[in-house]
Amino acid sequence: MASPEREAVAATAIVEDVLRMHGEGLGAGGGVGQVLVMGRNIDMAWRKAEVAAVRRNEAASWLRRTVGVVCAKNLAEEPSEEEFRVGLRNGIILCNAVNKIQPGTVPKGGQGVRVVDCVLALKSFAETKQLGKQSLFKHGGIVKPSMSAKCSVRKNEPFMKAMTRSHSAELLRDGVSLEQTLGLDCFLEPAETITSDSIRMLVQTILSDKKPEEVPLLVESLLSKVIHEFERRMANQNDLVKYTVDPNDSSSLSKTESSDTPQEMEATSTSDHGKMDEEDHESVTNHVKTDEEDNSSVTNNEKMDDEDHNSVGSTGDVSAAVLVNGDSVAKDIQAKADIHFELQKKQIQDMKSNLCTVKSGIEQFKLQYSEDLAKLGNHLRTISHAASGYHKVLEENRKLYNQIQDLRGNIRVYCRVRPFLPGKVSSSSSVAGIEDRTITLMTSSKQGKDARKSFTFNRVFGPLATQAEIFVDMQPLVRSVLDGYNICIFAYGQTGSGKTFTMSGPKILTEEGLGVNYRALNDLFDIQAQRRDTFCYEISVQMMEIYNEQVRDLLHSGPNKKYPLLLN
Ligand SMILES: Nc1ncnc2c1ncn2[C@@H]1O[C@H](COP(=O)(O)OP(=O)(O)OP(=O)(O)O)[C@@H](O)[C@H]1O
Repeated sequence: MASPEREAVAATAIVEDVLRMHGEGLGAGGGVGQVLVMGRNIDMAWRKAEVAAVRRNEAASWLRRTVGVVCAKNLAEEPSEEEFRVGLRNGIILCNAVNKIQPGTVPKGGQGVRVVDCVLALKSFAETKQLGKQSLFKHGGIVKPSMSAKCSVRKNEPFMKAMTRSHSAELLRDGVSLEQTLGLDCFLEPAETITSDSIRMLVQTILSDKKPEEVPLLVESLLSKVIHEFERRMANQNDLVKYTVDPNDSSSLSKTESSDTPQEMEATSTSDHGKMDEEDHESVTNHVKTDEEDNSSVTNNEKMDDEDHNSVGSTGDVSAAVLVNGDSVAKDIQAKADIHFELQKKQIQDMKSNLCTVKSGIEQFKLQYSEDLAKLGNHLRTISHAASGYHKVLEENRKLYNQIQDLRGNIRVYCRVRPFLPGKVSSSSSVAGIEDRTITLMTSSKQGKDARKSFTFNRVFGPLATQAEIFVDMQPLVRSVLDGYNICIFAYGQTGSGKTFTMSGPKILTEEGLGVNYRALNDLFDIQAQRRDTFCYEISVQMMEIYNEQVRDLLHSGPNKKYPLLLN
């Protein structure tokens, strides 16, 4: 919140601006004093208007309830100052209210004297009840600190004087304060409840009864500027308060704001008012007295303002009270800022302690991590050792496997007898008998022992042997290829004996009909896939045909490519 000095400087700038516009410059020193008073007065006036509105609404509500809605149709539930005044002006509502309380107090009939009748009735009623003015007008504000009246008069100078001049003396005689007349009060409210509407309402109220010529252009413009500046400052202040008070700390918020409640403010204000009641009342009277003498009250007010500024709390001066209130609000904000600062300090300390905890946690975690890492390394070494042992065992197995293949023979010769082709007579077969490893052939042209001859092979396959049975004996050799052994499988025999059938398969290929070539390649690809995590194999295929002493590349895509057959 801006300090009073800063407010004064800002307000000075406004006034000087206005005066410059109107070609009426003020002296630097005088300007500052005047603006300071004006700023305080606006602040106070705005507070008064706020409280006055609440009180007015309460009064209107009570009147409406007392006289009934029909009778109170001209009085809104929350009337403006003007509406309130107009609504009660003819006195009908007031008279009805008095009669409701004490039937027959106000005689019916008559138009122009109802307000007077009502007042007189109240007077009579009060005297009858033998109650003092103060208790009777408990809510009427008569015995409210007359400081308010003083405040109102001084605040709205110079046009305020004109307004109060014609009424004040009479009203004071009747026990009605100036503040009641104007609907103003000097209760101080917390900054949070301040609204710019109150100021507008106040200004409108003050100016509503005035003729245009009574309101100097200078004052009008000055007020407009001051209101604008005030609104801007209030917006800044509200932002600052929002920022200062931690919204998450409801306890501190409620705690710091508790003293700002309207009730407590009113209580405080009332207490202060009580202290100054007598002085204020006297001050109002004096002020009214001096009204006639001091038409140019600005000078007088400046003097008083200087005095007020120097004697806050000792003379009961309203401007000083406003200044004190400004300081109080500033102190409140400062207190909130201090609380907020302390909270943040505590939070930082908490965060520091949390940081220490996290740091120690991280250190512990690091230690644990390195221990786990060491354990993992040991496990890995064990596994690696086992793996190397496994590889050794694997290598040994491979060697043993290939040794078995060697023992079975590096060169193996198999005999396969194809079945008779369709249309051929099976009785003409020369095969006399087939055993596991022996085949016996019979030659019809020879007699005796010479007619039968037996041949021994690694194995003999009869006409019913399938392609799969043929490959079972070749498969171990194919696997030796992947262990680095060179192998060769070929078919030999006369034309039409079934070499192509055995190595490749029939013309129309089926899965069962696949020959040794296809099955060997499939086996190689399967083993390659099985060992892909351990070994990387490169497989390439060539397919050559040797026919009529010509070598042909069967996989060449172009025209038949022939190679010469070279014999070393
Ligand atoms: N085990 C078998 N089962 C059924 N049919 C067979 C068998 N072996 C060969 N044949 C058939 O015999 C015929 C001749 O076989 P294949 O062509 O394989 O002989 P080949 O030895 O390759 O002849 P060439 O040397 O003239 O090329 C084919 O029709 C083939 O389908």
